[in-house]
Amino acid sequence: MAVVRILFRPEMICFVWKPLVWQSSSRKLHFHRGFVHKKYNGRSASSWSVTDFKYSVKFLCTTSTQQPPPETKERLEQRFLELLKQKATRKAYDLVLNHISSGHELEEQSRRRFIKKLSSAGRADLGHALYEISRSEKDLSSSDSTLLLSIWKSVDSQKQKTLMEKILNDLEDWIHITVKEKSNNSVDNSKLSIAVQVCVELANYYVQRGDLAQSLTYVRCLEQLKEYVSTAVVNKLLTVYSKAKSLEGLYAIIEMKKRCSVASDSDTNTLLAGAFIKEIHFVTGAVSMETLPKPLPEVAFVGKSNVGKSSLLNLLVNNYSIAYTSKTPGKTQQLNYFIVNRSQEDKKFFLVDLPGYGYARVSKETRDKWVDLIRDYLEQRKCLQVLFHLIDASQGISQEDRYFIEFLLTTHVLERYYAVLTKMDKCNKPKDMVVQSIKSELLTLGFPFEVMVIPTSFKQRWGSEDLWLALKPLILRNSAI
Ligand SMILES: Nc1nc2c(ncn2[C@@H]2O[C@H](COP(=O)(O)OP(=O)(O)OP(=O)(O)O)[C@@H](O)[C@H]2O)c(=O)[nH]1
Ligand SMILES: [Mg+2]
Repeated sequence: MAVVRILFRPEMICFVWKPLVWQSSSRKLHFHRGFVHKKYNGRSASSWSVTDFKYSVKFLCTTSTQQPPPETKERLEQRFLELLKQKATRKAYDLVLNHISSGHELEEQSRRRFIKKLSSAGRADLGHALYEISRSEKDLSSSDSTLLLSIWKSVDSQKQKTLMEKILNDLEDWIHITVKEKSNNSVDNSKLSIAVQVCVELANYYVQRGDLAQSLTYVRCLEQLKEYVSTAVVNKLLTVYSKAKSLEGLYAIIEMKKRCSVASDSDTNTLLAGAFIKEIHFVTGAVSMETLPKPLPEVAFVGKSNVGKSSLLNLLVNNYSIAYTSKTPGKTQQLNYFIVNRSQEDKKFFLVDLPGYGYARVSKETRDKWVDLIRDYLEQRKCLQVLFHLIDASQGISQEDRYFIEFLLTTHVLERYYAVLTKMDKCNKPKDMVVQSIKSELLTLGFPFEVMVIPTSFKQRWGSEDLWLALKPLILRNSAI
């Protein structure tokens, strides 16, 4: 190995052509591409050995002891922008470096602007080199991470792998320190909201490379930063895992969202439906047990007439014309079967929209026929995996609901039972209070365990994520990630 001794005199600067490790008897220094000024290591005269000579120093020069007058901030920025406009990115970078290496201060605002502009001009390497040269020690853990994040976003992952890994290491170290500081309550808010953005980036980076486990470590970090996780962050992550076709990742986000108590919006609903459902089609309207289709894993929506069964099915699949809804009770008159993902053998399943029990604008004879059919269906349909029993939140558990629950308690479908509250938008009590009171009422009605109660609003388009959680075993049954 070639070893070259270089004497670092006070007035000397050099230009490092490629990243470089310089080693003295006591210290190892990593130099990044660019100018190395005598101030770089805070020592004015030292002797260093170049241990890895293949990444060499391109030239050494001696600065004039007579410093040129500093550029004004405006003039420097103007010249920088002109060079960028002429696509002379390298020259623009050298201009700033010359300014720094002549010992002149670079204003923080200009520094940030230069770094961002270089990165967005396709030279994330130059942006990063400038970042490295111009940062101070304390910036390692300060909001400079925003800058690092913006450089990271401009890196060409194909062509600049080494740079990507370098920034990745810095961001990972930074996030672990920040999360630790958070648990010790010694960190400011702005830093935590940047930490959330960094976690999203890192989760995205790893899942795209097929490393789900590593990706999910950053989702878990988010749980530590829960006050800063917004609906937009959750939606971004849903998009990330949906693109990566990672069903487990999607469930990890839904669970994280729940633990962080983040609200949903209509985008959350759309993203979930898009991620879990590739296609949906109407199959048949069955009027008797004999006319039911060949078994597949099945999810049924049951409840009294007009409670919102067909609407909830539409909300779940984010398709507002697939199941017919009406203001008039008694709209759904058959067991309407919809097949989801029919061309994917291991992912297909049925959604079944049942006729309502209780009051409906049809004859008593027809109503009795429906009740018999619903009873037979629940008692006999072995492939039924999830039963959503809908209860109108604005009315609470009605007499018809009680009769239905009495019947249910005699069947074997209890362990597949979920109570779903519809029309929560019409309810003026707090969500948690309504959920809790329905849970207690179901226990008094004879349920042998605490039932999961899912609040929803079709009108406001929210609540589907808890339905998807209930469907998790069905969705993940054979899922290849
Ligand atoms: N405000 C409000 N209205 C809802 C909600 N869900 C459903 N509705 C309305 O309630 C009415 C009945 O909805 P459907 O989905 O047809 O009810 P269903 O249970 O399928 O009714 P049947 O098929 O007749 O048994 C429609 O006018 C819906 O727009 C909700 O969450 N909030
Ligand atoms: Mg209906």
